[in-house]
Amino acid sequence: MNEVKEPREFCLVVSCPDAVGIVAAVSQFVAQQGGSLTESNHHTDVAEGWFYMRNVIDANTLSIDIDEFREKFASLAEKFEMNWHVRDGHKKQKVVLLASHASHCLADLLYRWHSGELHCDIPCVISNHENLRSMVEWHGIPFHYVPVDKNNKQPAFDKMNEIIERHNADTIVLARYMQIIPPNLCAQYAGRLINIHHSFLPSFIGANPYKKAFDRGVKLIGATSHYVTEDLDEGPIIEQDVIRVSHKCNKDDMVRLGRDVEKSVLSRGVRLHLEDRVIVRGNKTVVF
Ligand SMILES: Nc1nc2c(c(=O)[nH]1)N[C@@H](CN(C=O)c1ccc(C(=O)N[C@@H](CCC(=O)O)C(=O)O)cc1)CN2
Repeated sequence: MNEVKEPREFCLVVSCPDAVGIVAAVSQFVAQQGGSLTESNHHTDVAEGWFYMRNVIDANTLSIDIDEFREKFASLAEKFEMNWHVRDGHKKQKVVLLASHASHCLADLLYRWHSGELHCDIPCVISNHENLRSMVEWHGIPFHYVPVDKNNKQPAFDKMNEIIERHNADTIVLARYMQIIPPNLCAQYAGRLINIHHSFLPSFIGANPYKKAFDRGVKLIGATSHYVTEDLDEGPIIEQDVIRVSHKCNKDDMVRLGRDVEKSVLSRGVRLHLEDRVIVRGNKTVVF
């Protein structure tokens, strides 16, 4: 009797100069390895002459493992000058969470992880405040308190980097972490640092966006998840959403209403990233 195999998927992500025949060549390569494509998306930015593709392959139909896949695909990738990677969807990414004082985004991510909704491992949480320790440790996750001396910040970020490296983190999520990440860490973790900004960017960059929104008299407030770069709150956008407000809302009402949008936008952004649905080029993204 045929053994029942655990479902497993490989996700192949490609970005390269546009050319005729890329879709056919990649599809033929997968077929030649016996592979079945279960999801296939591509986009051509005609103005930029740039091609983006995301293919999900039923790994159980392939005649090769992921290392052999990478080895065999490399020559095709070179021919089309591809930026590419292939990831085993079964392998959980290690996601380190950074938090400060606000709990809502961290609590939401911990709930989604604990319930199994978020397919990842959380090796630890790092915070510059102690107040969230009990919530984190209730989930059985190590909590590292790393205070930041505003007059000498680098030692704290060196310590954070040591913790992140020690846990071999794939992704780092700023769950309302309220410190500006120094340029060296932005470069080291480019494309792997995700932040939630509590405004509908590009409006209200920086600190206190809800006060700025209230003072401006906006009718919509929002949140934006984006990759962290040296340019504050100007990194490639992953996900956004808004909620309506009115003249009846004071600043605290906006903060309260904004929390739900922040939680939703951050968790959706993290999920898109974990599923390799986000391809970055320059300061923009294609999200499949
Ligand atoms: N290099 C980057 N670091 C951070 C980014 C980013 O895009 N690039 N996003 C911010 C998030 N953020 C708003 O969402 C934000 C957080 C903190 C500040 C700020 O001015 N912080 C002060 C300290 C405040 C305090 O001690 O409470 C500071 O760092 O001096 C602005 C914007 C996260 N980091």
